[in-house]
Amino acid sequence: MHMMVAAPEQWVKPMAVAGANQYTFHLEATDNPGALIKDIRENGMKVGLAIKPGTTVEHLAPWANQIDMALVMTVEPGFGGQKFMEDMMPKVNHWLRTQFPSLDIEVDGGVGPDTIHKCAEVRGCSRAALSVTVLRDLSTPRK
Ligand SMILES: O=C(CO)[C@@H](O)[C@H](O)COP(=O)(O)O
Repeated sequence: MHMMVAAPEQWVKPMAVAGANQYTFHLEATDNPGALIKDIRENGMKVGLAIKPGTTVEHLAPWANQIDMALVMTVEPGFGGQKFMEDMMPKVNHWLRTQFPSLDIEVDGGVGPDTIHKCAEVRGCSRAALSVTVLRDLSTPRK
């Protein structure tokens, strides 16, 4: 589950009870990432940590050895259909991939037929795959 929410602490237990096996929260949404990571683990879920485009990857680094997945936002959180921010890719291949080669990395936002190759190209030489999430609001018809 990618929880793009304020106060992510309050949804850990409900998501675990609902059957989620991974809980991804936004670094910017909590004052205590360490406590939240611990709580997610204690509730039996893997941990994903997301950062917004304006958040440098150095802010994520202190937590990288405690999480299962890093999610680099390639649009501003808020709505679908935004332009893929290619300038976020160095966070993936020049930084996270080299510093934490076994970390699962996802990107979110603006990924589609015209941009997915840009994600694939930054796989680098590590043993971990770059995961690409293409999230769609199914209630909103798209052209
Ligand atoms: O929620 C967000 C951004 O706020 C993303 O998860 C979008 O939903 C991605 O949508 P597309 O860019 O793929 O249309």
